[in-house]
Amino acid sequence: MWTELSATISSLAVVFFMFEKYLNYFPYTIRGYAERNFRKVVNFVNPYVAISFHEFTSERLKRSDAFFAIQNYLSTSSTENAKRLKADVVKESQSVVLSMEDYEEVTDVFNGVRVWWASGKIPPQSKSISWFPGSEEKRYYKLTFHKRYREIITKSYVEHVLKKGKEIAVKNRQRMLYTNNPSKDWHGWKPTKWGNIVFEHPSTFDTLAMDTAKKEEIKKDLIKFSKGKDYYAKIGKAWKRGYLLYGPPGTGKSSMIAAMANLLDYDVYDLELTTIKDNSELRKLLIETKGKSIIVIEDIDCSLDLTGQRKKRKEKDDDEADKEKDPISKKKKEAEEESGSKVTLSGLLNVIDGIWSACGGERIIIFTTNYVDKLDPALIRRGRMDKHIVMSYCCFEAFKVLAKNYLDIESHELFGKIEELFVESKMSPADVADSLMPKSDEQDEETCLKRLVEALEASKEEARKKSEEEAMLKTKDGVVTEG
Ligand SMILES: Nc1ncnc2c1ncn2[C@@H]1O[C@H](COP(=O)(O)OP(=O)(O)OP(=O)(O)O)[C@@H](O)[C@H]1O
Ligand SMILES: [Mg+2]
Repeated sequence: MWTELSATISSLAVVFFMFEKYLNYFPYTIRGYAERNFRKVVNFVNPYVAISFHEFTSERLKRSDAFFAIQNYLSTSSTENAKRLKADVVKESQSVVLSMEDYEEVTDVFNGVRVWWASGKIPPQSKSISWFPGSEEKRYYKLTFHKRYREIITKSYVEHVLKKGKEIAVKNRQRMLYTNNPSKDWHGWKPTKWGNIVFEHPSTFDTLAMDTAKKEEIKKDLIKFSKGKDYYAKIGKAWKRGYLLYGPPGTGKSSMIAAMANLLDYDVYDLELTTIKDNSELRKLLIETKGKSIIVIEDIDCSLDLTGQRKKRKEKDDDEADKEKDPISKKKKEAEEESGSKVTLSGLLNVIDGIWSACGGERIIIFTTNYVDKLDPALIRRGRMDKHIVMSYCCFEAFKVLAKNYLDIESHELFGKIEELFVESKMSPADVADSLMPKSDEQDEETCLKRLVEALEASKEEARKKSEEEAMLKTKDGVVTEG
């Protein structure tokens, strides 16, 4: 059968090639007629049907899910069949995934029906010479089968391939940490909007030091969200949830994001707004994100001037001097001037809960800030940022988690004193963790706990001095006012 088939295909290919080659020599008037009839004859003689699955959909906005599902599906059958394979290492370098090289062909059998898969790519349309070959290449897979099996292939086989492909993708899935490339680098050789590395942050909810009840509440909230596909569909809401994490530096906001990603097994997209040119580029970035992901904008107050009052503020020249003194305004202004970004508050809001935000499956959006009061209320209203989580200074309960993690102890005679000291001192979990961490093999738990006691006492002393100064200032003000 094979010999017969290849002989037929080769003769057809020769005829087809000759026809295409000499088509231009036909008189213009009969060229279209000749071509149409030739194709009719070819279709009549050729009993095979071909379906192409392209990497990009027609608008080239989004990579096709079907293409990737097929790629995964073929990774299993091609290892047995294909002669040229591409290798990729996944799962912390533990396993290798093989896929078909370009222009390779493999066969597959489904319910006794044989089909052929071929991989190919369409070269760039433009004829101009480019320094970046390959940047416009469009890859595709072509499925060929006998027309007798059209029904079974189009109805059952394609569905089977997509389902299996998705299952394989889940099995091989390695979580990624993405960050957006500056929009000015989106053109050129292999343009990608997101750069990525494997996400390997070790923070979990067990290692996170905070109030236990609050921790449990957040965990339940996240799990409920991740299982809420049907519920969100029922209430007619896009399957997404916004979290606002705020609190002083070193209180565990970034660690919390990593813990969330580890709990839900989601990818993380770290969005840097200052390098995005405008709102439409921001939207393009969002479209390229996948489901099961956390989109993070850290230090939102510093990212851009997102207070929604850009114009009004620019007119207020008399405020300029004050702003120069304010470190946040200064930082914001610098970021804006440096980047020339034109992303606006309304653009960002549109991305968070506009019509586009529902594209691509479940998503968590997280903003972090040290200064929650500086944010525009529109940005953080309920519904956009559904849950506000305050990350505060370390308390005794949080300390116990850190002591267990860092020193492997659950009680010690110094715990009583430490508990008392926590009432009056303000130390971030990052500082407490630093005191608790042994700096050499000689340092035992006692040394570390004593170091913490000293730090707590120093912080308590500092707090006392500060409140005294404030009290003095108040009295002075009172005297001045009265005078
Ligand atoms: N609540 C916490 N539980 C456990 N470790 C913590 C906690 N908070 C801070 N740490 C430790 O301190 C370090 C800094 O914390 P993290 O980066 O999460 O703080 P942050 O709130 O994001 O600070 P910033 O506002 O400066 O970004 C972390 O590497 C972590 O080890
Ligand atoms: Mg942080």
